[in-house]
Amino acid sequence: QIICQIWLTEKMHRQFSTTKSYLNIMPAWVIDKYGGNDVLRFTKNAAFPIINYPNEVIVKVCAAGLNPLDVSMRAGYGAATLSMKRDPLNIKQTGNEFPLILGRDVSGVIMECGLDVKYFKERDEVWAAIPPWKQGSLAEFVVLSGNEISLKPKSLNHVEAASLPYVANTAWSVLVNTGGLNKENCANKRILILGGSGGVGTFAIQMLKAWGGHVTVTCSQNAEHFVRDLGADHVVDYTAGPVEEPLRALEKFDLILDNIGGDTERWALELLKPWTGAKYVTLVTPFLQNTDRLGIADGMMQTAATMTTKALKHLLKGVHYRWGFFAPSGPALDEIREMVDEGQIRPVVEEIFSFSQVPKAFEKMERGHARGKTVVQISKPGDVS
Ligand SMILES: NC(=O)C1=CN([C@@H]2O[C@H](COP(=O)(O)OP(=O)(O)OC[C@H]3O[C@@H](n4cnc5c(N)ncnc54)[C@H](OP(=O)(O)O)[C@@H]3O)[C@@H](O)[C@H]2O)C=CC1
Repeated sequence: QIICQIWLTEKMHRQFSTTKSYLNIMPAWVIDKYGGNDVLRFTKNAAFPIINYPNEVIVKVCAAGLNPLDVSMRAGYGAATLSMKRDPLNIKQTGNEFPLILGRDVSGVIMECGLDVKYFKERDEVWAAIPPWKQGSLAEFVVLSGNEISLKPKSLNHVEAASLPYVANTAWSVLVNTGGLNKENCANKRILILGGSGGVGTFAIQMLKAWGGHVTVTCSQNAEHFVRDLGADHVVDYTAGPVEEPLRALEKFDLILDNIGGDTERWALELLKPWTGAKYVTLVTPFLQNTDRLGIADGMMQTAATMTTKALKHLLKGVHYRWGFFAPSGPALDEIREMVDEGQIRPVVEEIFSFSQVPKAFEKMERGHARGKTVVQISKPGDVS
């Protein structure tokens, strides 16, 4: 069976890849079970990624950005859905996701292209956000599809570039695809970002300001200068008392982006302008918890029922209630690259770790209160052979 598998793997590689030779193993941080930081394991023998489809590329990772999702995934969040995505027929049964490589952001250099890859070539410097069901970027190489990658902004180095794709694709998905905002219609719209000092918030503030929106942000008092510096027009300190009180005193909003969840839904929707098409989009949804708890089928049914009930309830009050999700997209990153290279959006890197310090990077992430992104430097572009 093993010989057969190796033969098939080699055959697929030859069929879909433009190059003839590849390595078998690579260094990576993996987990073999879910848990705390102690489950992170460094290995020099992780399986080298393989081009399985002709539209895929292999990227040598120069830098990998971390997100709260990595900490949650390390502990098993989303395991049911994500392992099903990796193995739809569940051939290998539960646990097929191990050894699992975390890390959703990558900036690096293309080493190999599948035969159908048209817009990229070997040695192109690219950035991308990696879907959670794929192996991540805390490794020397990662495989991605051509529609998930984009040419890296010229004005950024790899560490800076690796701080953006996941939060950029998330903010784009929730504000543009779900929220309906874009550079043509955003001018003078009033937007409230609940939780503006973290990764998604710091990106969303800059994008909305570049499009002429008026942005109000909630964050702790010691982040006020930080978010104002990124362009926030109005800042409300959520640690100074019930945050809804100062917010109620403000003019109502066209869109609210909720990065916090919890009880915000009890009071935040009343801050929207009713009967004007105003939207509340929350990134904190029970979708993956439901599938982890109830299994895929029941979890999805429960999720659909909850979402429909809430959407209808708020629609009757004249506002739109939506759930927002990260969506990997190379074309969205192409548009964001232009904004970055024009100086409208800058990366906010809070701390850089070396490849040997990955557990330390996770500890930092777990402390929360982010003021930008945590990035792991994996290799230098000059290391590409
Ligand atoms: N559904 C999806 O597909 C996705 C969901 N997410 C979720 O979105 C959320 C935001 O992600 P991200 O920006 O990367 O997270 P971060 O951890 O980078 O940022 C969260 C920020 O919120 C601030 N904060 C915490 N509590 C409050 C509060 N009550 N009011 C206002 N601010 C608060 C924290 O700073 P401080 O308290 O110091 O001010 C912190 O800076 C996370 O919950 C994440 O899991 C993210 C991406 C995709």
